[in-house]
Amino acid sequence: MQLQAQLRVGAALLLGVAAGISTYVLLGYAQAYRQSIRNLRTLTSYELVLKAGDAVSAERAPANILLSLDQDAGQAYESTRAEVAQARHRTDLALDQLDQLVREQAQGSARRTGLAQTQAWLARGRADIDMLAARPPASRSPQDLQQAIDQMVAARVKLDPLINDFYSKAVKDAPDQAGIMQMARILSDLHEYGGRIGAMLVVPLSTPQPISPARRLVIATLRGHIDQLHRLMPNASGPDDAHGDAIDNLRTRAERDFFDHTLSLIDTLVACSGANYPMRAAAFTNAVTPDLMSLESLENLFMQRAVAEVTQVQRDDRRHMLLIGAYLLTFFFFLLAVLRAAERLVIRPLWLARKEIIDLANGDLRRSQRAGSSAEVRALHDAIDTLRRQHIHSMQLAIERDELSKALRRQAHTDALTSLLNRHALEEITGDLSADPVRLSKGRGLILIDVDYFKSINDEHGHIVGDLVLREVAGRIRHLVSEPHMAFRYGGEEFAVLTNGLSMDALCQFAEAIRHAIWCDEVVVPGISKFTVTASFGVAKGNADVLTWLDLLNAADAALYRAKAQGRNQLVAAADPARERSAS
Ligand SMILES: Nc1nc2c(ncn2[C@@H]2O[C@H](COP(=O)(O)OP(=O)(O)OP(=O)(O)O)[C@@H](O)[C@H]2O)c(=O)[nH]1
Repeated sequence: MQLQAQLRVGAALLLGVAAGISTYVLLGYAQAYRQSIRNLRTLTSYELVLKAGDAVSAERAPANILLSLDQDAGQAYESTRAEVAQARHRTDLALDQLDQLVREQAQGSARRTGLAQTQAWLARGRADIDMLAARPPASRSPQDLQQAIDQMVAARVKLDPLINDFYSKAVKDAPDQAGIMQMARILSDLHEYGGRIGAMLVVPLSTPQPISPARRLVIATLRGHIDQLHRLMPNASGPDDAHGDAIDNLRTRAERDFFDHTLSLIDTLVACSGANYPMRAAAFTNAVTPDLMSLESLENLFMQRAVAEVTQVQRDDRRHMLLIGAYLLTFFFFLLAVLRAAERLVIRPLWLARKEIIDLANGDLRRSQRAGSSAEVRALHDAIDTLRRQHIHSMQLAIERDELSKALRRQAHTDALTSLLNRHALEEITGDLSADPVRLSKGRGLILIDVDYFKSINDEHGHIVGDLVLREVAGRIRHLVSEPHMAFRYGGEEFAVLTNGLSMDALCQFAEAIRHAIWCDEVVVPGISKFTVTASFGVAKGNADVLTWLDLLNAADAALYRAKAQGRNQLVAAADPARERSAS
């Protein structure tokens, strides 16, 4: 597998592993995030039901005051009516929100029944309160007053199952916030139980009249619940944060207001049950309402803390998810960058180096495009340069060897005296005449030339002059012989011209021209003399009788012999007596 593919597979594997681990962690956070969303929804629902309960409880306070006021009270009556209207509006708003929430829930039908009962009791209680408030105080019977108040209490009691239900679900869904929610629940119950005791006292204080034994029992039971809840309240407020400080402050106030002030007041009033109550209903309600509101504020603060905690968890989970996503994305781009760098710094330089080596092997000695600057790649390029230098050196050696070989070959085929091709060169063409005869093409012709009376020249002028004459004769032959014909020094004072493609007539004319060139101009020997040189010619050509080189040579040689015999300085054509003629 190619390095590039290996790198890509490796990167894909790494990315896969990273993606797998990230997905695993991400799924954990996603689950926690979804859970925190559910928790938040649960807490919000629980907060809503507690608010609805508190609103129903709180609505009783202005209503109780209203029942103890005369329409003639003027401003006090009107402002209390306005407070009642405001409290009812708050209750209706809270119950509507709760109703909407319950409708959206799967197990909504049972809860809606409870809610509908609350609303029904509330409607009856409000109607009775409005009816009684419209009468003069003297015509309001204690029974009617108590009934109106009891209906308002009943409306709140009908919410208890719903509150329990939401509380159980909230504790189950968000166990981390169970402590806070329990605290909120305790405070809500304290608020309600305190309010219910107040509801028991309103009529006796308004009338005034003693508290009935049955009501005393109810008050004692509620008082017992309150003490029990007080004991259940944890001492610590939780984490030391802004909420914690506010909770501590508010709790100190609630302890003072509710447990010291309200409960002491209730105990005093219950203890002096009869005509000598130190205060009437309105004063009592006005005295305890702020204390009950402290409990509600504390409860709200606890719920805010629970919501803040879950919101923080949700925010943390989301941040973690984003971080993991960002890490994964960064890792992806990091791998991409590594791959690109590997491609740029290693793979591309390798491919280019490979191409350069192949070009070099194919004889292209140019230095081609290169890439990469790492020490390893530079070392590779140095190695290629070394190879190139070596290659160039080898090629130069080969050229020199070839030239030397050609020179040797040329030397071996050249006659040193005349510079014409020698007999050895001729035999390269004709083959070994002593071996099997080599067939001849009909186009081939041979002119054998023998200088006449050359021995006399040597004898008369010396060998040096003889050599000069041989060079002069060779020069004149060379001057006339050109491609495709070839001139040779056949040996001693003998020359040969090998022709190709000439008819016998043309061959004879060609030989005649050479003979004329040798004979017509005197050979000048500087400083010595000048004299005429002649030569005899034997001419032969391939034909039906002359089939081999040996045949051709023999025929030309025979013709030459005849030319000598017939008086020299003449040309004789072989195997065609009609053509044999003497030079003029
Ligand atoms: N100067 C010189 N003489 C050479 C060379 N090669 C051969 N000879 C001489 O050429 C002469 C040839 O003489 P012959 O064979 O008798 O022929 P010729 O004298 O030319 O007489 P014909 O051929 O019958 O006309 C000899 O004396 C050789 O020594 C050479 O390279 N240089």
